Amino acid sequence: MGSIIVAKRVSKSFGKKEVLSNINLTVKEGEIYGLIGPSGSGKTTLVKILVGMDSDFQGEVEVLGAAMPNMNVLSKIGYMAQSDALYPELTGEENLQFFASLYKLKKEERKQRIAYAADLVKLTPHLSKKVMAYSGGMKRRLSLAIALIHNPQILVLDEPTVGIDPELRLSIWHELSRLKNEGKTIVVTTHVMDEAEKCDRLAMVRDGKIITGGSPSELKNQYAVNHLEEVFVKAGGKNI
Ligand SMILES: Nc1ncnc2c1ncn2[C@@H]1O[C@H](COP(=O)(O)OP(=O)(O)OP(=O)(O)O)[C@@H](O)[C@H]1O
Repeated sequence: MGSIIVAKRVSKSFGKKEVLSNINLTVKEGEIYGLIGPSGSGKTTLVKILVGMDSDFQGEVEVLGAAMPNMNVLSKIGYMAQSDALYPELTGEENLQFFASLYKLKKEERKQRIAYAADLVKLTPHLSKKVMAYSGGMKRRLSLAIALIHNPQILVLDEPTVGIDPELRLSIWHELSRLKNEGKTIVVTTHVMDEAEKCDRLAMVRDGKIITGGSPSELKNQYAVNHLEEVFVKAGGKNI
């Protein structure tokens, strides 16, 4: 499997405060890679750098072999930010249409992708409502649908299931596994341990550093524990 995302010695400060410190990671083609860590540990800051939204950092990031930020690579990434970037005055469908048009999808493909993405997040019955009338969970679901709209090769999802009920959360993870089996590469941030268990490989983040990493079973073996939570504690992360 080739490397899709490579970060080398990535550091970032806001003023005098260093929020990422010498991050090294490699995300391989066709895997689900999880960044797990408590609130404020630096996950969002890191994914913004990985997707090319923030170029003000030290170190190197390459996505699909190109130094980021890179315009050609951007269209191959579906990014779901933590705060929803939606148009509240427009309906769910109009939001999807708008983002699909940015990627210049042809009419038929656009229709298919909108139907697929809306169904995936169970928003089909709500597409004609204005987004301002959506609940927080519905907005998250619409943001996920938008990240998928152009059928990107790489998905980068920042806490995609926050505010989403357990049943839909399971079906979203099921779909992420299916997308992975199709060959997509997925990076996901979470602070939910049972979601971390579903990742192929993990990086545990604390105070802007990767404190340990590996597959869930490798990590549990290495630290001789039964739960990932205990790995986090033993690796020096205290409680998540
Ligand atoms: N624009 C900013 N200016 C100053 N400090 C910032 C800024 N953005 C983030 N930070 C700080 O950087 C650190 C890392 O924040 P970040 O949002 O990356 O963490 P996180 O792990 O994603 O947390 P959460 O799970 O709550 O989203 C925090 O201490 C945060 O306060």
